[in-house]
Amino acid sequence: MKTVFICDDEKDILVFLGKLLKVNGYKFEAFDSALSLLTRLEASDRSGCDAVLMDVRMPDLDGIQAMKRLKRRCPDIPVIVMTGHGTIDDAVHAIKLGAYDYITKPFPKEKLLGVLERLFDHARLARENRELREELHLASPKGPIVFKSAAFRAVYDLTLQVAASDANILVTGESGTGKELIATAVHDNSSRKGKQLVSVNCAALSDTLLESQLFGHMRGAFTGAVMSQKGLLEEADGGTLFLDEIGDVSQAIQAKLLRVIQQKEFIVVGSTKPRSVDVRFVAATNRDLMQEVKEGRFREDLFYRLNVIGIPLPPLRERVEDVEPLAQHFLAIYASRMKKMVRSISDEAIRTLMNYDWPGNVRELENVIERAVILAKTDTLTADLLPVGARKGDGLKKQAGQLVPLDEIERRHIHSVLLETGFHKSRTAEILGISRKTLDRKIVEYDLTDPGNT
Ligand SMILES: Nc1ncnc2c1ncn2[C@@H]1O[C@H](COP(=O)(O)OP(=O)(O)OP(=O)(O)O)[C@@H](O)[C@H]1O
Repeated sequence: MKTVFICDDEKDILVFLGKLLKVNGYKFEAFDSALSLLTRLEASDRSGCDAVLMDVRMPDLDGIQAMKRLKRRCPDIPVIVMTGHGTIDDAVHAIKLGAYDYITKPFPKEKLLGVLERLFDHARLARENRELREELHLASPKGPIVFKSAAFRAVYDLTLQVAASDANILVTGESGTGKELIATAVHDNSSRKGKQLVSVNCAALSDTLLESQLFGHMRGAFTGAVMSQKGLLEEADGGTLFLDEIGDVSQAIQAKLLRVIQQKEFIVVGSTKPRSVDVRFVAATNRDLMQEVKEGRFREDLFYRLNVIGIPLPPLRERVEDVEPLAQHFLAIYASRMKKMVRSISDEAIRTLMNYDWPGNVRELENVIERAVILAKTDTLTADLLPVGARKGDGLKKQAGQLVPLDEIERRHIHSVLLETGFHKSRTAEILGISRKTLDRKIVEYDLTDPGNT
């Protein structure tokens, strides 16, 4: 049975919601202030709470501030905020800070029950998918590749052409441009498609963990290795191994990868006997790998072995024609996933989307559309549903017209999203459509400090 924590300073509402939840098979705990809710949640992880239903306007600490604290402490607990009539800004702000949805008071009870049902369905599906993916080490299932621009048409044609060969491929491009999608297309259109496409994000793992994930380890190879484990290379035997963020791999692992590519064999950690393997490598990076080679951080021999064919992906701002079809594509996906009847995007919203620079590329566009679908109350996505980031597009373009350097635009944008999220880094990275590691690098590079920590 799911437990919902309700937080509202009006006692009548707490009583009403409590009864409604109980009758409909939920457990609940009631809190008449945000502080008492936070104290309860901060006392122990999650505290048995599956979702929070929170009022925005409360005297001691308002729901938005409370959300910020709650998301820092328990980012996984979904929050539905209850706003008063005509306070759409509160709702948008809350969604941007990570609220799952909002509901405007007064609301019919079916409405609230519907939102809760969707939330728990959504959470269950997401968890099941994640567990399944983790278990199988498989790349995420990818949908169709959507584009209209000539620039991306050239990329797509090249992808199909090289997929048929068995050459190793290096996909380059900014974060969120679709490198993983292209890697999947290479595998799906190759003679290896009957075997597995195994994906590994090299930046997400420490050196030792990456090594044991890639090559596997024998029982007793290191402290904690209680059982032998097959590596991803063996999982991908006969298929394709996608090495995402290859630019982040250490020199030691670079040497080991080179050996696999050259000799088609590798040594399991803790073993001495080489094993042979037949794998096609597709690597991806958002770094300038040639530059990394020049500066001595990436082995030149490995670079040429991986980059037999290079597929460079253009950033979204250089293929504006793709924005509308991509937005329509994500609208269809999220409307169906959330069971909402949102079918179209207004002309003004399309103009706003096309005017924006998309530093987080297609992933950022996807996030923006997902949020707009959550917020939509009619069958059309309108410009006011687009988060501030997207509306800032006009401003950013004008500044660019006045010859503001691109990195300054990026710095300002990252800073504004950091401020919006209260310097919540995971959330910021998600909104910007970049990895947490990339965000950390940019924070140092642009010297963006958290005013709350100074
Ligand atoms: N042309 C496209 N058509 C449809 N969906 C796309 C397209 N390009 C990107 N996407 C979607 O955008 C999201 C980001 O794409 P992807 O993960 O492939 O980017 P990436 O370049 O590998 O990012 P990163 O460098 O951060 O790992 C994914 O959900 C992907 O399915």
